[in-house]
Amino acid sequence: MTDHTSLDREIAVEQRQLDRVYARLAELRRAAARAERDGYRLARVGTFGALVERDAMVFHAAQRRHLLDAEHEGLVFGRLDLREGQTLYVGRLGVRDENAETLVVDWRAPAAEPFYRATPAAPLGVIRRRTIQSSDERVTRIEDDLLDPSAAPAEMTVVGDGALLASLSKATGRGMRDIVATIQREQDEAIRSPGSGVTIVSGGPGTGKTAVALHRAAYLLYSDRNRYAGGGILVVGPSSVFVEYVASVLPSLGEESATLRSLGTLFTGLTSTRTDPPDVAAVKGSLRMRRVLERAARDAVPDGPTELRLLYRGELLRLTRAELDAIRDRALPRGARRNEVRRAGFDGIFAALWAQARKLRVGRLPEQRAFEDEIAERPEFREFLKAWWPRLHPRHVLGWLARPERLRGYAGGIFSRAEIRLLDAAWRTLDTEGLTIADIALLDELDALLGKPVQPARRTRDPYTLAGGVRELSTHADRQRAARAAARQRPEDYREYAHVVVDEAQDVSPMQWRMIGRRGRLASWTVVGDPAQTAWTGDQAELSRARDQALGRRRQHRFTLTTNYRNPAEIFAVAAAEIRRVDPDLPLPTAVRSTGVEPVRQVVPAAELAAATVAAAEALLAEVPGTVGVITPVPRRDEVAGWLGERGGTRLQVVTSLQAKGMEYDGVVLVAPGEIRADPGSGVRTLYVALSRATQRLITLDITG
Ligand SMILES: Nc1ncnc2c1ncn2[C@@H]1O[C@H](COP(=O)(O)OP(=O)(O)OP(=O)(O)O)[C@@H](O)[C@H]1O
Repeated sequence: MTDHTSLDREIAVEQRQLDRVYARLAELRRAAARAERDGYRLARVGTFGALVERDAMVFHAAQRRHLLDAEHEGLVFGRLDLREGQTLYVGRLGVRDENAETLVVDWRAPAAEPFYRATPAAPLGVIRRRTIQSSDERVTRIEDDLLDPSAAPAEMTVVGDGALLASLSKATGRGMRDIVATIQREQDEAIRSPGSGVTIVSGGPGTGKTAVALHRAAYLLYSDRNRYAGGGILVVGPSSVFVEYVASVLPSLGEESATLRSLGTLFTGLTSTRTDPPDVAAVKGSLRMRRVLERAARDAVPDGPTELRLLYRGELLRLTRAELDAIRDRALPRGARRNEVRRAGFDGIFAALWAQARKLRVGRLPEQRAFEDEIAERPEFREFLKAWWPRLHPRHVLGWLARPERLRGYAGGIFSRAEIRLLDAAWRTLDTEGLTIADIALLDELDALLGKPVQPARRTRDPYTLAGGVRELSTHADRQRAARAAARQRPEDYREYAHVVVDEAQDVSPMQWRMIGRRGRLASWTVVGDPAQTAWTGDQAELSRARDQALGRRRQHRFTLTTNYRNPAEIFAVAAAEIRRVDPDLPLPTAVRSTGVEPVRQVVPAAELAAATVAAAEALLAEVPGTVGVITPVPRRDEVAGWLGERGGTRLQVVTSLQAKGMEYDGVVLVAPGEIRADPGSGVRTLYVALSRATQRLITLDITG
């Protein structure tokens, strides 16, 4: 315990340091604004060199100003008192004074490492670690850890009960918060693991895997900005709800260079948030699907022309369906991409017609080239070619699989009858209900199989273009437009990501690993997940194979996190009992916090479930200051959302047990847990996820009988 005077004194000490830092920041901001203005003035000089210099200057000054603004709040959050008598402040970015002396060290710099790694057993030269909380340039709270008492000078004061527990008891907002001030040693090791190869982080619920993955992305961008900002970092999460939840962490760390995508939005231009039941997802996600899609991608277009009839100089030229199929097969050797070899298909038609015309001894037959030009001019012939070998979008071909007879043809001998029935039932509603998340990976596969349509080369005429493609005249606006266009094109260039982060990796299916793998061929990886939380019920060996293939032979660095920072011990005990049903020996993390409040379990008749859900949600909204999550079995989501209406506003969210992956709420109402558990494949594991989402309170509502 600390008395008030010494606490006030210590806060005043830190306030003086904060004042110095913010005064310096204001100076830097003014300097950046000045540089921006000077940059614009350079424009008047008018030479090309001056223009380039101006653009660079303005860009860097604006970027610097933006960063200073973004990192303003909570800029300084740590202080280390070292054995050699030195004091070091740690913050969201590095700041030096006018004599280039360090005022604040960036949290990602090597000098800041002891802030996260020092422990009483291995103090790393640190006597006292202090965590500083501030709001609006005022110090609000300090928490100390005395790591090396024997080296502490007599006058050193130690205040607070430790920063971690103070931070964990704070209410949860709509989004995940950054944990930069309280990263723990085992987490820090994973965050700063080498940028090359594959970093694999595992650990039970609430151990900070997502937080680690996001802070690692920020760390990599700091440690080698050229490499990672140039190629880009892709962060993949399970659902849109989740991506929304974590989206603010990277900007809060000053990083906007990473691309965040859910599995339902990885294929550019399409979005899905619908989930399939686990048994359907297992079939759609199986590697065998690849062969089914290969067959489809080679097949004739449904309702396309079944023969070609052409009257030429009084003779009927005719290609039958079998002949057309043979031409298509020849033009499409294994591995060829259908959209890219259209020309070869057309050449096959011309050649067959020419051979027939010669065979029929058509009168006054011109040269072959003239013959081809002549029939190519005919509108009906051009219509035929377009209908016979159209440019295909993956969505067209997926639509073919929704036709039962086609599906049976493609999947026969690859999937069992029962599996085909599952697919058939799922895809019957494709047009009315839309794509599911699992379908997106199939579209991406089809995209790789079909290739991009080859567009006829079209020249854009630009009167200012000189030899070598250099423009004679280039304005600032031109260059800005070009830079914006390049930024927009980044997702198209998906094979060039420099680093790929996969969160909730245990739920990525084999087909989804292929989709992500295509984006990380040149990348290093961070893969985080918890096998015990998986909803995947398909073939495990297939899953490992697909994952190994995506990750390649890169060196692997493994880390395991062992502390649950989210759940109070009372709530995690309920979740632990659930997973022990299927995995009695599973090592589980330790929950560090206790609230003294036991979770509530209610059993109600089905007819009273609606009223009980509303009452439970209202009770939690009154009891916790932050968010309340109502978690339901998948088929009940909309019904339950209807019961709750607008209650709680943005503080309340209704999600399915699958959307609850990775999410966190202060209070959780879990509706009909028995129905979630009842799924024979992954029910218990999904329930384990749902039971481990709450930071303060949990109410479960079972149905009688
Ligand atoms: N070092 C830390 N300091 C403060 N809070 C932390 C720390 N590590 C994790 N947390 C908090 O613990 C909670 C759980 O973290 P996170 O969601 O990253 O865990 P997870 O391992 O991804 O969980 P799950 O597997 O259950 O989805 C978050 O609120 C996070 O902010």
